[in-house]
Amino acid sequence: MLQPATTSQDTHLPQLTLTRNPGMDLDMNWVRSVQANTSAIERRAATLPARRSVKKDYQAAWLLKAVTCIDLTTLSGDDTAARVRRLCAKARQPVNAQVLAALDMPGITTGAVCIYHEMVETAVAALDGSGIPVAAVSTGFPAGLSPFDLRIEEIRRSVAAGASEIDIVISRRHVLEGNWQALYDEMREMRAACGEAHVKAILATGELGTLRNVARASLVCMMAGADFIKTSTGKESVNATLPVSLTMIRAIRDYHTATGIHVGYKPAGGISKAKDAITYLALIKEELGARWLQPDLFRFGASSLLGDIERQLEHHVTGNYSAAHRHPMG
Ligand SMILES: O=C[C@H](O)COP(=O)(O)O
Repeated sequence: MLQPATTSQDTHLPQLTLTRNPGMDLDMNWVRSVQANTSAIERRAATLPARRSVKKDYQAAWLLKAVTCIDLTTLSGDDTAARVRRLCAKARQPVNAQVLAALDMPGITTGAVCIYHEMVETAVAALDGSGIPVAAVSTGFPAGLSPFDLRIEEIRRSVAAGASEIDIVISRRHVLEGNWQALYDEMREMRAACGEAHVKAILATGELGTLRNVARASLVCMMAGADFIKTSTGKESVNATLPVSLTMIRAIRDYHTATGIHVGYKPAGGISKAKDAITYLALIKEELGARWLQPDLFRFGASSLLGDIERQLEHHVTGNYSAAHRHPMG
């Protein structure tokens, strides 16, 4: 049985200072030695949703934890300033105030909002004073095939406009061609262009062919200074999956074991159900430990997950809730 992912105290934590990955030289021997046992990973991933059982009393705590880890996202061609302002209002108050009051968890927010570069100024203004970071996708998202100098310039403009987190997309071709040096150099330059901003490397795993490529790309991006590794843009035909997540999480664990550096993880794309969110949180807790269940080291990239979590929390409060269960970890 899973224990709660959170306590009332840590849900109320102020914005954590994001850790910075200084990176290291490209270690080709290490990269080449990385393997991924696809069938073992798939077998393990297949057991995850089925055997998760979260005691009802703890569900609200897990779901509130998930809310604090969402990069609330809109990345659509028809985004408008009005839509982004509504998104930011939702990030400030992600769950109905009465529900939060009933759970004694007022004041929680999402981890960040995630938007296109064009919308950064609007989001920064709408979130003023909230402490909620603005994350921009800024390198010719989602394909990442615009000229390299323009991708670097886009990062610089997003940072200048107030984005404190930059989600970059890697060049998939470097992975598919096994050109790890080119991937490392690209990531390194993007990292430098981010300055003080936190950088998440989107691998677009659905386009990388094999889990071994996913593992190697994860490692190279971390060596080059990625603060987070992120599965997908949400625009590939296959986005976040549990086998890919296991592969990336284990790469994070190996990197931490070897260097002592904490790199964050962001599954993104197609995560829209509360029960899936709990599966991901449980996976992180099992494979990386509770330290990675804070928003400085874990985010969901999701545009519609919050709606389902809200529905489940309302149901919890109106349907099953009893005073005896108000503080599952209190
Ligand atoms: O980075 C976030 C993803 O684009 C969101 O994908 P989604 O709309 O499938 O939740």
